[in-house]
Amino acid sequence: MSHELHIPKDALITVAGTVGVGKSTLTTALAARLGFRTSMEKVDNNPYLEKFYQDFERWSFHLQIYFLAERFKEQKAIVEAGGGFVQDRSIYEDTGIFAKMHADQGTMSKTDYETYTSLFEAMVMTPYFPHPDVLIYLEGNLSSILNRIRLRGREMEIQTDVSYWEHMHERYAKWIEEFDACPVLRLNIDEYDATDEASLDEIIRQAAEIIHASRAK
Ligand SMILES: Nc1ncnc2c1ncn2[C@@H]1O[C@H](COP(=O)(O)OP(=O)(O)O)[C@@H](O)[C@H]1O
Ligand SMILES: Nc1ncnc2c1ncn2[C@H]1C[C@H](O)[C@@H](COP(=O)(O)O)O1
Repeated sequence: MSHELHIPKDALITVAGTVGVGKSTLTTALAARLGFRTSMEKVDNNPYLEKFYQDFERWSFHLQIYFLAERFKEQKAIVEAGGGFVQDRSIYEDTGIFAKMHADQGTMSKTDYETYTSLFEAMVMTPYFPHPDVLIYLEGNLSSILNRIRLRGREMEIQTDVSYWEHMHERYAKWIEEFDACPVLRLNIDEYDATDEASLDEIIRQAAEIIHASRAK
């Protein structure tokens, strides 16, 4: 399949979904298949992430500011390169899932949450934040996702109470129902294989259809 013909060269595809669902894996595979660049969420050099998992209340604001700065730099690089990227996680999830979840459960103070959201809004209202052409939303049952978190083996995530992942999984399901910032392609993790070219081509075909329909408007 000559997929290059179907997805515009300047497109931005974002892969979204809860922790461990398979975003990084699919991002890497799709980008390789399309000849696109990747914008990966970096975990290893994050100076707050481990501390955050040990003490949400103490570190949630610092971590959100750190992620916002990182995503803004990535976004700037994507725009300056003229697109052609698959992005691992959207900025919409930082505010719509993580920051909100910690504010609602009291592990981010109301003042910190307001400061964060006002900075977020000021930053996204710049030319560096065009919406993605399509957001690929990955979903699956919680037990498969928990297995993947265990298999991946990040100690800080494995040590975290399962209720955290349950709660996040529920929030994601509600969030995607209301999400309307850009077109969405929903994929169930049991229905594709990121190591199989035909499976990737089918995802690319569906994404291309969505992008063309939305650009034709
Ligand atoms: N389609 C898949 N089938 C089986 N395991 C997968 C699949 N996609 C990802 N994984 C595994 O699940 C774990 C989490 O995947 P990852 O892509 O890192 O998730 P995320 O980026 O959403 O946190 C990794 O160990 C990865 O190898
Ligand atoms: N905005 C965020 N707030 C809190 N934690 C976050 C945020 N974005 C990512 N994370 C965490 C969740 C995982 O432990 C790692 C990487 O996420 P993954 O879904 O595995 O790519 O960072």
